[in-house]
Amino acid sequence: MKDEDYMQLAINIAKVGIGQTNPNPVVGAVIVNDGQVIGIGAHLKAGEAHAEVHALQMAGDKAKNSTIYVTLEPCSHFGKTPPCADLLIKSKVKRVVIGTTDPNPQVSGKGIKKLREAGIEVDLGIMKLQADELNPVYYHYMDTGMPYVTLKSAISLDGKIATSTGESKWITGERARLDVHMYRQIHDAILVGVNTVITDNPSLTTRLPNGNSRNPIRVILDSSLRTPLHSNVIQDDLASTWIIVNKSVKQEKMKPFIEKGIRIIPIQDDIRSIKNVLKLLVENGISSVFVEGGAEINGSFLKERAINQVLTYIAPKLIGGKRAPTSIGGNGIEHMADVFQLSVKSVEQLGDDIKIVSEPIRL
Ligand SMILES: Nc1c(/N=C/[C@@H](O)[C@H](O)[C@H](O)COP(=O)(O)O)[nH]c(=O)[nH]c1=O
Repeated sequence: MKDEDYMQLAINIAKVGIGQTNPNPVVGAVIVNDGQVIGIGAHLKAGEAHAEVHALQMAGDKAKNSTIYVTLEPCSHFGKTPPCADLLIKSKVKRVVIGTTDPNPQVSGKGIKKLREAGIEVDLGIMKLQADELNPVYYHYMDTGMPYVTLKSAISLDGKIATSTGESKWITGERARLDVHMYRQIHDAILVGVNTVITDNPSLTTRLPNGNSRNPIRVILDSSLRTPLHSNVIQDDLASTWIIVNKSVKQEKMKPFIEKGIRIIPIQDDIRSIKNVLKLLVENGISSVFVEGGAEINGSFLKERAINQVLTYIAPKLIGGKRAPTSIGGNGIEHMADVFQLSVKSVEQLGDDIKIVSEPIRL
């Protein structure tokens, strides 16, 4: 096998950690000696062993004179675990092949320097594009200190999310709705507005057929605490629920929610500012947010352009009606020159529906 093949293997192994390692990146490692794979590893949880550590443990002393393929530059600083660069030197690895460098200023280039100074051959940038594509959440967080935002809509061909009487079950089919749960699984939080809780009484849990689903934290934007106490997100005890409210909400109004184990977070700044909400979430350890609307909430994310990925599921249905809501409310963009421009990353058919993944154009 070529270097690229082993790196592709490391990239595939890295993916097992997606949604589990935040705020750390996912990383994969493969150790090869004499054409034999003798160790593999993935980073599975922040604070636990890095991919290289798992792979080196599996390789044991056969790591001596081996080549390790690692998707991200080995760390060289003492984080929650000792530096991997030191461990690679101690294990007498002969060659290190790296997918991409780490955007973390604490790490970038230092690991490579340490390895080379120890006489280890280092090759850089093998399958760099694919290695970079592993960590959109980590790169965004390193870049901006803010959570990565995925905005999801499920619409009819004419762009509606419900009928004019508010009915929306269902617009998209089983297969598309299941796909949504894969995204819920890998995001730290799912965010909706209180109107969605009132109209849909959603569970916002991850329900995948294989049963062992991981639930995101359910975040409700609800300035005056209008969330009904009998809502699923309050009563079902299936996942954590945080309600972000205005700081003016009275303590006694919060009491019944707090007694149910709901976390009420009064925001000190203006709750209508999505940037303030995202800042509060990242301060509470949230690195990625899955926004499931409704239209008004989506409208505020668009207004502030706080969107990193757009997931659109389109059903071959027509709903019509000028009062039937579309997926993005608010005042919208007035001039085409100010339109929020994206580029389509993928289009696929899921059952009868079409799924489009798009990302903002990097200006
Ligand atoms: N109406 C539809 C959706 N509707 C999305 C939200 O309005 C719902 O409240 C939310 O998905 C319900 O979450 P649950 O209770 O956990 O299932 N979303 C979809 O993908 N297709 C739809 O046809």
